[in-house]
Amino acid sequence: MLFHIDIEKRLSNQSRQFTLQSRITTHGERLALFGPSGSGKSLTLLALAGLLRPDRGRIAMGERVLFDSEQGLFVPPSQRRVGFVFQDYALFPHLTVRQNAAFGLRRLFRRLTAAQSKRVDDVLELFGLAELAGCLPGEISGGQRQRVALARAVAPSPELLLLDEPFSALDQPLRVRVRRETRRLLDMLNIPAVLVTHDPEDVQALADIVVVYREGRVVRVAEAENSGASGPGVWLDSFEAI
Ligand SMILES: Nc1ncnc2c1ncn2[C@@H]1O[C@H](COP(=O)(O)OP(=O)(O)OP(=O)(O)O)[C@@H](O)[C@H]1O
Repeated sequence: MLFHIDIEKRLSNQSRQFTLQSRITTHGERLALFGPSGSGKSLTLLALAGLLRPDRGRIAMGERVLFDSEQGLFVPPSQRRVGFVFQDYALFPHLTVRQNAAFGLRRLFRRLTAAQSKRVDDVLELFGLAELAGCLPGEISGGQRQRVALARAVAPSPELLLLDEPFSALDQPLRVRVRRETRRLLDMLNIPAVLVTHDPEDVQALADIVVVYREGRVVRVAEAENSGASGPGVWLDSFEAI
């Protein structure tokens, strides 16, 4: 898919000003937005989801234009068909695994249709969560919670998956396992994804394109070389050299 992102957003709070200038034009199926804390990765993800409206620019995914300031076009978040996995998973603690997974399919005060209900069951099965369907998030492990967050994001069949630091809540051994598992699930689902991370291992394991951020700007777009022994290669060197 062709990602075309060319946006600008000025933000200010009491202490400082920040300008995001995100420019990416690339073919790819899985993009990793990589860079240090505060460099603009998450803001870019929010703009893709429609949760942050840029001051100017354009966002297009393949044929779909999601934002174009010149044409006054802004597709609202609810119509973007985007699944979002947040850093801390943001699961609803009082809802079961199944209710969490079904959340994006529900309409206010309406029951799930038979087809929606089957979709939830299929997704739970696919993610190895069927046996935990009746548990609350507080009763399952961190890795399982990550899977529930992923299941909730993909249940409504999104056209794009956004993942913000999806493993940062996990300790190191679990992170390695869950990363591998996520890779397998993404391969199976075949949905384009954009991942925010500051861990080079995430880039290598999950992305085909890496977008390197620095102080609100994109400083490099490169192939992630996730295909084996070649290592992180030129993009990591370029990042460390800056
Ligand atoms: N509403 C706001 N007003 C002012 N500045 C903001 C606002 N929201 C975010 N920022 C600033 O924008 C910068 C980029 O934030 P962003 O969340 O995109 O960083 P990031 O690269 O995702 O970092 P991290 O890896 O820590 O999540 C930060 O310096 C942040 O302080």
